[in-house]
Amino acid sequence: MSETLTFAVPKGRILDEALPLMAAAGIEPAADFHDGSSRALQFGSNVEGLSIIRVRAFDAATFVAHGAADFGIVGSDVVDEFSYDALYAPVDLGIGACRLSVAEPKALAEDDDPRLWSHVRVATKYPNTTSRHFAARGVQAECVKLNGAMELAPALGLTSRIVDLVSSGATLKANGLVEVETISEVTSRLIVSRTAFKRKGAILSDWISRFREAADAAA
Ligand SMILES: Nc1ncnc2c1ncn2[C@@H]1O[C@H](COP(=O)(O)OP(=O)(O)OP(=O)(O)O)[C@@H](O)[C@H]1O
Ligand SMILES: O=P(O)(O)OC[C@H]1O[C@H](OP(=O)(O)OP(=O)(O)O)[C@H](O)[C@@H]1O
Repeated sequence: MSETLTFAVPKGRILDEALPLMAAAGIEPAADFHDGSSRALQFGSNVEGLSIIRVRAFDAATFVAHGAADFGIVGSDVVDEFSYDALYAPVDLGIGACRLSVAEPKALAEDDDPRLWSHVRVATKYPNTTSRHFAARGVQAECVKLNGAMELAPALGLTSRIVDLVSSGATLKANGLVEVETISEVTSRLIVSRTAFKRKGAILSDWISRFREAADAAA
């Protein structure tokens, strides 16, 4: 009997870029995956025994880290924030490119120098990555956790600064903010559960190779 596998994909903005790459690697979701009116969360695929779950980005990492899903796709922002020993990220898929940056109101940035900070208070979805980044140069970061719309925080007096993902910069601009420091460059990664790899190493190695080839071909 062939082994069963579960593949986790984030339902957000990576998905449009992930689907062609998955197809190039050999995984195509069953038709109901694309049915916007369906409330299903788990789907079949063209690969016998392989099912696909569509969940929030951070939850995809959680399912894989616990071995509830065998492998999947998430941004390196999510991998870094979790820093889970239980998953590894063997392939840079080259999709979902953006950066994690510190931003603040334009007026504040005119007279500000991040190199002089000893303490910083930010609103962010990424408290662990933010604290690690600032601690590396002796700056204490006080993080207020938000799950979205970080750009609102300075205007409403929640925090003076934010740490968030930026790609075009349009969201920052629309909210009167400017980037003052880049924390990391982000792309999406293939992630694999270490516990699943112990049990299903041969088949997962094969999928890792296929995704590596698909990413190289798309680069
Ligand atoms: N502006 C962007 N440009 C490119 N990639 C992005 C951008 N914003 C986010 N990403 C990538 O897409 C991933 C998912 O982001 P998305 O905004 O779709 O999910 P989300 O809405 O944050 O998730 P959730 O449903 O948990 O709130 C991020 O982890 C990141 O790797
Ligand atoms: O530089 P830009 O091209 O404007 O992209 C940046 C925006 O994209 C992401 O949010 P998203 O749209 O995914 O919504 P979210 O706030 O719900 O995460 C991110 O959190 C920024 O708000």
